[in-house]
Amino acid sequence: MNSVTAAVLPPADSLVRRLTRLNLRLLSMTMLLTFLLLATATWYVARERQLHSAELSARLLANSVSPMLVFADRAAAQIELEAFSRRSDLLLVQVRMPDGAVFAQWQSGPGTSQLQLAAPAALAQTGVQSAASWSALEVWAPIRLKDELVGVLLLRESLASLHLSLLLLSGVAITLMALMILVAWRGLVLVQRKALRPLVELSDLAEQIAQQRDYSQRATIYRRDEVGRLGERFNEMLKRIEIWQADLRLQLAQEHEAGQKFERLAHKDSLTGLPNRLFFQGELQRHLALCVEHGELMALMFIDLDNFKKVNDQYGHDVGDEVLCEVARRMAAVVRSRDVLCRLGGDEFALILPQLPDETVAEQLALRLIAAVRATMTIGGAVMPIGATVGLAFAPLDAGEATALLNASDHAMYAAKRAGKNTFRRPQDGVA
Ligand SMILES: Nc1nc2c(ncn2[C@@H]2O[C@H](COP(=O)(O)OP(=O)(O)OP(=O)(O)O)[C@@H](O)[C@H]2O)c(=O)[nH]1
Repeated sequence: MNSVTAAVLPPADSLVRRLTRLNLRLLSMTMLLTFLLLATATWYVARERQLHSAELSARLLANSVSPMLVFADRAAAQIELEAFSRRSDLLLVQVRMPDGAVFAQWQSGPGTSQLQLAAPAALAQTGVQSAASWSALEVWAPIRLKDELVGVLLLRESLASLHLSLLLLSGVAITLMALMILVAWRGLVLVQRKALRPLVELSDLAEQIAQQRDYSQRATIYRRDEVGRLGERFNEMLKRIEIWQADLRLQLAQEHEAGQKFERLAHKDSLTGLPNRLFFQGELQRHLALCVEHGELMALMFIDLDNFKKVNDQYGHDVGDEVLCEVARRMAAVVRSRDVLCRLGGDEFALILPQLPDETVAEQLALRLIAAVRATMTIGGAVMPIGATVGLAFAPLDAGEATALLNASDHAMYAAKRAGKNTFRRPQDGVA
């Protein structure tokens, strides 16, 4: 049993990469949202603090300039405003008389604010009033002397410094976020590769098995979690497939063996054990083809037993069978190892003699065969009156084709019968 434990390199579109991408996207969005919320809150709080500070300054300045307003000392008021203008982000500071006329003012540049320039109507009753926009804030403070309204102070401040600080802070935060995402990316790849390793291995193993068709492999189980259980089920499935495969192989082998056995039986004569007529026909075709191909001489003997019917009639069928077996043994002992001896049926036999150096070899073999069959055969105490008559035909001399060669040897055998049995004849002998 093999198991896959080797480190697996993730493919281009791997689960690890996809999960890392998704996690990073989620992390980036969360960080960005958090940053935006924090930046908005910080901006709002900082603006409120600046507004509060501006209100406080406006009150103090209103107190300082009230005597100057009462005594119409514009120069002193101007100096006071100049001194106050050192406050950063100040855009405009104005001292107005109750009728709205400007008594003294300091302005950092041309007025750009869209904020109101007319004093709020109920300023005398409400005290300090303020307003803020995206870029600036404005504070109105009543100037009193012993509870009598003698003027109004307007103070306008820019939010540029606040925005600049916020911009710097954002820059630092975004840089830090980018660094954190980079670190998180490396970390996520490592963690997810480790966490998904069993799943990735399982996928690789399935791929390997699909390619190699080797069901003996098994997945390594690391933990008993969902993936571990998946691996266990996968292993069980592999085990079952392996068993089915082994059963199938066994069945195929048995069927193959049975087929071969059947084929052997189909080609064998059950009584004598010699090849039968079916086998003979195939072999004759094959040897004739070889004979033509190599330009060799071959012969076919058609052998018919003499007086076999008499044996059957006189001693019974079983004795006849014994005679057939003994004849088969005797003839098999005489023929050459490359010759093919077959029983065609009844008391008929055929002998294929391939690769003959000359015709004499076959003729001598026919005589030896006849002599072997004719030799005294005693069965059950009785001498069998058995003999053999042979028809001998040559290829390509007498015929070059199977049926013609068989007919030629058959006719020659009948010629030998007519000539008195226990002998052989060739086709031309029959014609004569
Ligand atoms: N015992 C036995 N007899 C068989 C078998 N097959 C056929 N026979 C018999 O074999 C005999 C063959 O007859 P023939 O060849 O005409 O008789 P024969 O006496 O040999 O005649 P000749 O060839 O002229 O000598 C028949 O009696 C068949 O019944 C078999 O398998 N076993």
